[in-house]
Amino acid sequence: MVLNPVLGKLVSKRVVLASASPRRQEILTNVGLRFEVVPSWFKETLEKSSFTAPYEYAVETAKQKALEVANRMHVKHLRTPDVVIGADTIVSVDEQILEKPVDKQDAYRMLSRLNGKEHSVFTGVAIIHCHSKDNQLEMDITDFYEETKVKFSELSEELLWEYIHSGEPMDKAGGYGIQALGGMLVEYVHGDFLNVVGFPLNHFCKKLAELYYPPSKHNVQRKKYDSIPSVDTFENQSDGESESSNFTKQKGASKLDSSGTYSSEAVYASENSSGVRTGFTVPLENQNGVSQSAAKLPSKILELMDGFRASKALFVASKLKIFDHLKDKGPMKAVDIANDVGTSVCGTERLLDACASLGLLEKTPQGYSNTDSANTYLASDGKYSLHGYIIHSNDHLWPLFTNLESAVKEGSRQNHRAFGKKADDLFKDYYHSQEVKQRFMSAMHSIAHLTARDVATAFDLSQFKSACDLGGCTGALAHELVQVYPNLKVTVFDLPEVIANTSYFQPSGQHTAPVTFVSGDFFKDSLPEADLYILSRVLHDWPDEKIHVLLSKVSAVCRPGNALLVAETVLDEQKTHPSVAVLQSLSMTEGKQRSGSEYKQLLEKYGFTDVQIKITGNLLDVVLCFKKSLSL
Ligand SMILES: Cc1cn([C@H]2C[C@H](O)[C@@H](COP(=O)(O)OP(=O)(O)OP(=O)(O)O)O2)c(=O)[nH]c1=O
Repeated sequence: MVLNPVLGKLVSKRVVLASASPRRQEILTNVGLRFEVVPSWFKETLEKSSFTAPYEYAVETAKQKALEVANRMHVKHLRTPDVVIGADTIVSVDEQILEKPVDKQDAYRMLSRLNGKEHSVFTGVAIIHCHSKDNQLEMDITDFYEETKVKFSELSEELLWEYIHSGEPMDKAGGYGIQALGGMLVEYVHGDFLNVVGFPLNHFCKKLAELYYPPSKHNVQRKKYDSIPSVDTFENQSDGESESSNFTKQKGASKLDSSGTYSSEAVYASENSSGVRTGFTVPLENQNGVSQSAAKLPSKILELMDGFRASKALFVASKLKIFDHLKDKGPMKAVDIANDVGTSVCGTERLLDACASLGLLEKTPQGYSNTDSANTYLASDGKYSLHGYIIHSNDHLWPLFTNLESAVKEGSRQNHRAFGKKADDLFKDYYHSQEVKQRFMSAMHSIAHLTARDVATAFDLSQFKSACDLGGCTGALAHELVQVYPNLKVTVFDLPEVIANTSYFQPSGQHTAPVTFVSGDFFKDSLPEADLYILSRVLHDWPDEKIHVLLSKVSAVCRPGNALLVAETVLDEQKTHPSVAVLQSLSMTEGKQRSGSEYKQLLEKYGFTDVQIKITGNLLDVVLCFKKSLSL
């Protein structure tokens, strides 16, 4: 990977991120940087009017944040870090600087100013290299800023308030988070997206390149790094490493490493774009200063090897409702969470740290708190909560997947091994056990909610007056459809046992027109009349014989010119992507995932024509087709 050489320079250093921002932590963790997080105590109170340009304010604040941490660590903790990174993100509109809103009214004031306009997001970054000489802290500061232009659409008051009530604006500059719900407000972004989220990664890497790979004496033209040097560039430059591993004085950064710290160089191998293996060198030393060589980490494979631990940590934290506790009461100490949920303190602390390392929680001196994603997707009460699906994954899918080896050998689902029951008996649980039924419905509800907007808007469905969502379960998609198409009436058709339990999932706790619920079995009973039939996450579950029964019925009841909408994850033609669907196949249901051409073929077989496929980029893609008119 081309960027490794730059970040590799930090491998043997104690790097500290002087920021509590979970976004910054995530951005840097994602590129494999190892660092400690020590949030800065610097209060963001610099006098704004004393700066001639908004970015100067951001740069100075970033610098002060980093300086405060470097000093504190040196004096209080006697642990001088090698590198401290500070950052500050501000939004600037009409020459005004907007930071984080103090309350909802403030958020409203900010968002109203941004409404319908273009504004700039500036992130100032300070990189401080520290060393201790005679117990005195010496520091070399490098700073820079990045600007990204963002334009908001014209937004209604109602939408702004709905967004503010989501809670998302409160810890974000300008009162919005482009990476989550706030993304819906944005018409365009010009520049580095990550800069808006809080850290201009690309510029940061270029800065490191400037610092660690200054232009060689023989090639002064390469003074300015407009791009991050390629592997080859590094290889060339590392030739002169013995002299250039010391920092050369340049604007904002002065000579740092007078001792020539590196004791050895590990040879990394990578492939260039033509598939030829090239080497580049990254100096490394172990704790004793003894030479060591390092092989390139197969990070993807290591991640897969550990994936089960990460999944299980997420499942257990969800099961213990830790994200709910923290949403209501965070930040909380491990001991208090353990008391509340009735678990051991040491076990809980390990679980919380694991969740923090996975980016699900934030850890500060005050305790643990949810990240934005955890609040939105992991707490059980949010509109987009995945809690139900996570519990289903833990209680149902996990036991099945622990028997994957037998499943592959025998080519069949492993219910008997996982649950001591045959598939049919297990299915009866969905009818008879309230707990299992509720869990399954919650799981379906989670996914339906998350995908509903993309499914509803993949095609313009405004021509239809009525729709019937076959197997529509809790009605999550139906409710989204009537929101998007106010003239549409939607019937949710599902088994009586399902319909009897839907009230819990309704937006206002009850069924709301124009969504109606009708009970029946789509294999046996007659289907309600509609202009548009919907099969969302149904076809992949059933064997061909059942699909034949179902599609024959839909085709028979569908009038010429009326339509069928299928929502499924559509595989590529090789059937190896997206992996979420390919992995789902390993559950060994009797059904299967299909490619676009397979769906087309299947639907045409049952008299549908004009098959159009929309890959949404969400979990579900959408296939729309029309019943052939008689003359065709
Ligand atoms: C505009 C915008 C800002 N932000 C965030 C990035 C920053 O975390 C935050 C701006 O506040 P900052 O003061 O820059 O950072 P912080 O308070 O989160 O963390 P610290 O001071 O400890 O470094 O706004 C988003 O996450 N998304 C966005 O779209």
